[in-house]
Amino acid sequence: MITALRGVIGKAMTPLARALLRIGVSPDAVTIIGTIGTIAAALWLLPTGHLFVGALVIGAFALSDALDGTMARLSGRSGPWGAFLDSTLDRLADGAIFTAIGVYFLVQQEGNIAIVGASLAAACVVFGFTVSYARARAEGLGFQAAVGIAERSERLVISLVVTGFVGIGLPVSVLVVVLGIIAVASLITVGQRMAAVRSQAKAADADTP
Ligand SMILES: CCCCCCCC/C=C\CCCCCCCC(=O)OC[C@H](COP(=O)(O)OP(=O)(O)OC[C@H]1O[C@@H](n2ccc(N)nc2=O)[C@H](O)[C@@H]1O)OC(=O)CCCCCCC/C=C\CCCCCCCC
Ligand SMILES: O=P([O-])([O-])O[C@@H]1[C@@H](O)[C@H](O)[C@@H](O)[C@H](O)[C@@H]1O
Ligand SMILES: [Mg+2]
Ligand SMILES: [Mg+2]
Repeated sequence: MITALRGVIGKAMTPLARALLRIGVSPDAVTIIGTIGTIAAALWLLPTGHLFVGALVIGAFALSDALDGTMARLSGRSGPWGAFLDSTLDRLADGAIFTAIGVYFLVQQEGNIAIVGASLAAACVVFGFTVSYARARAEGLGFQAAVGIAERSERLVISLVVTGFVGIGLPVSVLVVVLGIIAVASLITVGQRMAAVRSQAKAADADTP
């Protein structure tokens, strides 16, 4: 759904990507700085309760994940190292964002909402990582698994937009519900990826003489 915006976002990033390449910035530098910025903003701004500013700053840094690939493609430098670096650092950024949301609940909220919010944020970390792992493992085995209702863009955009709105007055219970939905949607995505790989593996078995 949101992942389908990949082409549009890539096009929107093109002028900035060209400008950065022109002044000698490499795609890897953007990947690394974007990840450090995402992690620092998440761990500093969300636990301290700056949800609106935090969502904006994290969102801006997280969008560097679309910029690095655009730069790599424009400069003809796309390759396995870049793909590995990009996906590996994405996991650190994802972990920091949902951990920071969990810490926000523990530090800034009280009672049941603190416990439930932090637990659901932890579930988003674990199930989101499993979504990404399923794709990486599938691709390592020669299958495709880039499917599902809760790919990374969906998980990040929905959680950051709702976090930002809570920062300007939306009840925090809405964020709890949305974290629950992201956790369940991530689990469903794991199932969708397992089904995709199963059918490819069966088809490959059937083709083997
Ligand atoms: C002050 C400014 C504020 C800005 C706020 C932002 C507002 C944003 C508004 C709208 C949101 C837009 C939605 C974004 C949708 C993203 C869809 C998309 O493009 O997804 C794909 C990207 C990129 O993924 P990936 O890394 O897989 O692809 P790449 O293109 O990088 O290609 C990978 C290949 O490239 C090669 N390579 C890569 C790196 C490298 N070093 N070398 C290489 O060779 C290699 O071959 C690789 O295989 O995904 C994303 O961008 C991740 C999602 C980002 C989520 C952004 C979240 C922003 C949304 C909201 C912010 C919160 C707002 C708060 C609102 C408050 C309300 C009151
Ligand atoms: O697998 P997922 O978490 O939905 O989404 C992601 C992929 O769409 C992306 O190409 C890659 O750079 C990420 O690291 C991550 O794997
Ligand atoms: Mg990227
Ligand atoms: Mg990425």
